[in-house]
Formats: sequence, C-alpha cells, structure tokens
Amino acid sequence: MEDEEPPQLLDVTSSEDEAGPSSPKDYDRPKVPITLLTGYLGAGKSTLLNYILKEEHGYKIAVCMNDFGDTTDIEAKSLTLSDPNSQTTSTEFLSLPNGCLCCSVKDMGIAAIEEMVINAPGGIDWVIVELTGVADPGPIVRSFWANEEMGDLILDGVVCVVDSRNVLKQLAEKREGDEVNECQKQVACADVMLLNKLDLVSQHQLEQVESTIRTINPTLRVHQTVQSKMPLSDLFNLRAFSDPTALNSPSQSSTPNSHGDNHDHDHDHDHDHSHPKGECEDSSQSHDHQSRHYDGITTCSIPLPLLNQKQYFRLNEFLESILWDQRFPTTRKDSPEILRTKGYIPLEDGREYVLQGVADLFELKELPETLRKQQEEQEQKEANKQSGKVVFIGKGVNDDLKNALIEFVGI
Ligand SMILES: Nc1nc2c(ncn2[C@@H]2O[C@H](COP(=O)(O)OP(=O)(O)OP(=O)(O)O)[C@@H](O)[C@H]2O)c(=O)[nH]1
Repeated sequence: MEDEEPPQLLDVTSSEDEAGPSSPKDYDRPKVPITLLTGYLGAGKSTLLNYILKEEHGYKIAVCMNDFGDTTDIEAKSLTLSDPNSQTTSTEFLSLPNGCLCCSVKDMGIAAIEEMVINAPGGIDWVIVELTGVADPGPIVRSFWANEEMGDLILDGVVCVVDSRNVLKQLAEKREGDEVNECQKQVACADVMLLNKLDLVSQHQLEQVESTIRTINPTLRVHQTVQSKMPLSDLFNLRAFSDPTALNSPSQSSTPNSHGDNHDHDHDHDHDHSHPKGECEDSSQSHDHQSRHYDGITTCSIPLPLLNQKQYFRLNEFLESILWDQRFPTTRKDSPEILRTKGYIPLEDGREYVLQGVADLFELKELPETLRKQQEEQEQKEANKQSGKVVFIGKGVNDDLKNALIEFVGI
C-alpha cells in the first residue's frame, strides 16, 4: 500500500488536522473562498452538492449550479426562488434551511459570481461552482486563480468526482487527433478526488481505478465514497492555491466508513501497481490488464536537492521557458503541454519555496518564517530539506523534461 501513496511534497501534519474541522473564520481574510467542482457526466457532482446543501456544516455556502433544473432531490426546492426576508425579488437565489444559497449560473462569468457574493442576502462564507460534466477545467481554474489579485474570491481548490464503475472507460475515450479527453484533464487538474459509486465496483476494480487515478495525478487526496458522501471538513480549507502549508497535508485515501483505516486497503495488493518514485510515469503503460490506454497525460516527479541561489533562479527561468514559452530553454524545441505543476523547493540558505501552477501560470511562494519555525519542530524537518521536488502533470511529459530541468538547473 505504501508504494501507492502519492508523493508528499512536504511530510508534515497540518495543525488543522489535529484541531478538527476548521471554521470559515480560519481564513481570516475578506476574500470568499471558492471551490470548483468538476467531474464527468453522471459522476455524482449534483449528488455531492445536494448532500452539502442538506448538511449542517456551519458555512453559509452559495452553490452555483450550471443547470439548476437538472438538480433533483434538493429538499428545499419547493421554496420560492427568492429570499422572503429580503427586499430583493431576485430569482437568482434559492435560500435553504441550513443557510445555504443556490443559484443558477448558466453562462455566468467570474464577475457575475463576485457580484452575487457581494449582494447575497446575509453574506456568504463559501462559494462552490459546479462545472459542466464535459468541461475542461484547466482554463476555468486558471481564470479564477488569475483573478484572485483583484477579485473578491480566493480559489480554495478543485474537487473532482468520478464514477468508479465507468471512469477507466471514460479516461480511455478517444478524441480527435491526439487531443487529451476531458476526463483526463479533470483528473489532472484536481486537488481532491472522490472515487464515487463504491457500491457498484469490486475491491479489485476499485484498486485499479485508484491506482490509475494516482498515476495520472500523484498529488491528489483521494476519498472513496457512496452517494458522494465524505467528511465535509476535508472538502473545505484545502488552500491548494493560496497557502503553502496546504501541501503539507498528508495525502489520504479515506473510505466511507473509516478515514483511511479500512483493513481491506491496508494489506498488500495481489499485484504490484507501484512505480519507482522520482521518475516520469506514463499512465498508458500502467494497468493495462484490460488493454486500456490513457493516451496523453503523463506525470513526472523530479527530486531536488537543496538549491543554491543561482540554481533557484535557473529553476525559475526553466519554468518560465516551459510554461510561458512552451519551449525547452536550451534547445528551444516545443515542450510538453503542462496542465498542473506543483513543487517544494528548499534552498541551502534555509529558505523554502512552494510551487503551484495551472496551465501557463505559476507561482513560487516563500514559506513564511513562522511556518518554517513550526516545521522545525517536526521530526521530519531534516529529511524534508533533503527532499525537494517538482511535479509536472501534462500531455507528453516524459524523461526529456526531467533531464532538461536537471541539466539547466545544474543539479
Ligand atoms: N449506485 C450509485 N449511484 C449514485 C451514486 N452517486 C450518485 N449516483 C447516481 O448517479 C446518477 C448521476 O448522479 P449526479 O449527481 O446527477 O451526477 P452529475 O455528476 O451531477 O451528472 P451531470 O450533471 O450529468 O454531469 C444519479 O442517478 C445519482 O443518484 C453512488 O454512490 N452509487
């Protein structure tokens, strides 16, 4: 099982985990966090939203559905489409008994969602936007992230739901030319994954699915779910794009009944899906027991030693060349199409940086000293400092990328 744990960029436990579910106030800033919900047609996105809308979680959530008419079983659906206590007669909101708000956002842009947040009766703690089942989330995630500086929203993370029974088939669906299909892109872009419809698959199928998903995106936190039910505290405050310590949280594989301690998953598997760490992995090479090929998306995890200042600048230059120009810096040849980039980069002088990227955007954030001090108390501190890494997820990512980085940075 250990072999199948996704690589952890930092091996420390977040204080939030110890403190239990966090409150909206944890954010301690005026921007309203937003969660993007993605997943292929019929995976269970609306089921998750319905669950969130009915639960008592203490958040005042605005759920933006791409097609309000499609969502059934919302307990309060029979309520009038306006807040009875409000002066407004807007038909955009549906107020639910637990304080949540629903709205239909067909073709609604970021600006309109921000306006909704500002004008929502009674204020909003959180926004969840459900993307359509066939959406490529990349450009949408990129837009929300890019908008953060000026806007009222802060991207908390990307949650993806998959139908465990059908996802391998969906991942393998061919698209015109060598276009990567949407399902692969959704998996590649996500921070948290719900392997849903657990009731419809055998243990063996589930292992195949989880292993394949992790091969495409080794940085995911995975939850195995029935009816998209999972601990909501694991859905909020991901801070995947805003807080370097988010990368510290251990990757999980939790089951509906037990937070990851299902004995079925603790024993050794009868077949080995593990891959050597620190190498580029091609998902088309794995799990081919059933001749399934997931052309396109590959992932590459490149271990880094402690970098000196010059090497750090070179790494920055390398990322600019690969992500902005889409060219290898030395040869100027086309580079692979990168969908997500993540990394932890410790320097010789003690500074530590966390790398986040979506498509061509990337950000290197220095870990604040206070957080570094906290980390010093962690037993793993020294080990962590030796184990920086950069993870690329994209189309055609392979050893060329790894070798080019190593050569260019000089490590
Ligand atoms: N057996 C089973 N069915 C489920 C589960 N979760 C959801 N479903 C059913 O799967 C169907 C699709 O679920 P939705 O939540 O509508 O899926 P969606 O991702 O919103 O679908 P689109 O709106 O088409 O993108 C519904 O009939 C759900 O009741 C589950 O865990 N097990």
